[in-house]
Amino acid sequence: MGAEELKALIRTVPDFPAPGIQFRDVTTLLADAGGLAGAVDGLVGLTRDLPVASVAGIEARGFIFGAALALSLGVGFIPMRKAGKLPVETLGEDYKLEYGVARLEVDPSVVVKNAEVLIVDDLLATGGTALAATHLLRRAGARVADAVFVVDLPDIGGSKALEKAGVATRALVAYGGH
Ligand SMILES: O=P(O)(O)OC[C@H]1O[C@H](OP(=O)(O)OP(=O)(O)O)[C@H](O)[C@@H]1O
Ligand SMILES: Nc1ncnc2[nH]cnc12
Repeated sequence: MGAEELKALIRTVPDFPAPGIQFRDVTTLLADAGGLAGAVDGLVGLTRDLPVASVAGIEARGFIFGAALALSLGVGFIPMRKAGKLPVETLGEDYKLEYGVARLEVDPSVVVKNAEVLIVDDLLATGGTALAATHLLRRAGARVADAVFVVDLPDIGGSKALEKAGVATRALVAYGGH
């Protein structure tokens, strides 16, 4: 499925969750059988030649695409959770995103040392979320060199910030502007 077809299935909601934010909402893409399959196939196409030992998906929307991608690539899935959800000792990092602050946590015992972990999320804006995931996975001993997204908002700068941190990004669709 091409970028324009995917974009036609992604809803844009102005001023959510804060004034000035153009919220790119994948709810409508997920609810469409062809759109869901097309997005997952697209993510597989972007990543099938990468060395991937595990996929790490970011709560909550990254869980949907990340778990589907992990199944297609034949690897396990590491949940990067929002604060306070994991019942064990975690590694955690606070971060800023386009419209707020949050905290991600990971169970380091499920991260294989020196193995390549691919980060997956629905959307890349400032990169704050994906950078926090990168730091946590590296602190747990993984190698992180690649991240993949359904949507990139390149003018907000996340892809550049990740590149500086040694993480190459790929995405199925991009929206210009803020
Ligand atoms: O590049 P950034 O500026 O960090 O923004 C991207 C993040 O923002 C959204 O998540 P959100 O925290 O809204 O959580 P959700 O998936 O639970 O809705 C999105 O799913 C990414 O995880
Ligand atoms: N503009 C946006 N739309 C949807 N999710 C986002 N996460 C961060 N910025 C976003």
